[in-house]
Amino acid sequence: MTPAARLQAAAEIIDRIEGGIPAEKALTNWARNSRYAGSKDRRAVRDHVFDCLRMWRSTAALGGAETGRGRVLGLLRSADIDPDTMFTGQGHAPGPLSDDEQAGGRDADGYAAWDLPDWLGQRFSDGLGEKAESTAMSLRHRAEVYLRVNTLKADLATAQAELSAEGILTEAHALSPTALRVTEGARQVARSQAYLTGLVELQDAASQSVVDMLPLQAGMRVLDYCAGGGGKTLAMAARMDGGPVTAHDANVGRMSDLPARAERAAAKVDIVDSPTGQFDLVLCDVPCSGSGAWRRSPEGKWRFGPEDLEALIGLQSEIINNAKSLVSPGGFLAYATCSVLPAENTHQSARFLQANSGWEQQVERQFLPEDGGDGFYVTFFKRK
Ligand SMILES: C[S@@+](CC[C@H](N)C(=O)[O-])C[C@H]1O[C@@H](n2cnc3c(N)ncnc32)[C@H](O)[C@@H]1O
Repeated sequence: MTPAARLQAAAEIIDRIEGGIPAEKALTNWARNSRYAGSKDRRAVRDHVFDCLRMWRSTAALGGAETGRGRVLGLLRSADIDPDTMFTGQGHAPGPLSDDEQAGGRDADGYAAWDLPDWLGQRFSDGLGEKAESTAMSLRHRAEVYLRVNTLKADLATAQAELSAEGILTEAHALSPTALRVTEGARQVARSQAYLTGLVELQDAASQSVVDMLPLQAGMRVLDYCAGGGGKTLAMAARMDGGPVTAHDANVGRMSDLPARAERAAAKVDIVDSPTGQFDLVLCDVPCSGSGAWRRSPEGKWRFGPEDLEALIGLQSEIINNAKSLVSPGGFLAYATCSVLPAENTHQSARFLQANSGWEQQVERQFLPEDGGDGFYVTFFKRK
């Protein structure tokens, strides 16, 4: 496919997403019906679609229309690429620009320039103050790829050397002593020996830093109450000489890959349906808006509504209240989100402390995307 044909494909897929089809499904359907598209074409089309999702409002403003065609036109203009070089109408390229399209298009203003829906722009402004604009603006760009060096199997230098021998270049990152930022060869990671033999895991740098901040030691009884795919379970086990860490999730299916991942990482993980007894540390990495990770999942910005936020806030409170009874006296209850919204973060902590006098807050940190990793929040409380 030519670069222009890829843009036309992206425009058609965006129209389907606009019509309500989830982005991943729209991309899969297109790939299935476009056997002529090779892997490079599929990647390029996907990148165009995700770039437009990250900059949904500003590309529409620059392109002069809330359509796939308008948004890819806006995308070109935002990158200072002359649209006439792509909108040629030749082969499978988009048709030439009309006079209106040539003359149309403007810079976005207000929260459209932040590429947020108005209600979220207001939440960012109210909750993040002077950091609101820079946080919103950093969510308009692609995320970096980070690896966590599995210290059960390798140190940083060894992992870097093994990766480099496979064409994957990395550099250490300030957010965590185990974090490597991939500077070249990111697409090869999942097929590399370093990954397949458990030397490294794919994990955001701020997510690693969240685990670094927890008061973990080998021999502690630790429960990951919302383990999901187990990214933090494995990172916690690595900090505890291999574990064991107990893993639980209300949706057991989310943990289906965890036994194989744990084996690869040389970590001990006990998966339980319903945790009982007492633990020295319980981590609640709760379901959230995902607003800190909207660079990776930009569709969330546009599909997420105020009623979803209210429902999540209720669920987060319920989870932390259920989990607290599993913490032994003197133990720790940790709470984390990948959100930048105070309603899911500091407000939840304050509410917990107000309702539970037997707990003392020890640490609290909000990571923002401009720190390099995803936006994350972490706090923990010690049971008096
Ligand atoms: C943010 S994800 C966890 C990500 C995971 N900790 C990681 O680092 O890969 C939140 C998880 O909470 C789970 N969850 C939702 N409701 C829950 C509940 N009431 N109790 C426990 N887990 C729940 C979801 O199934 C989801 O897997």
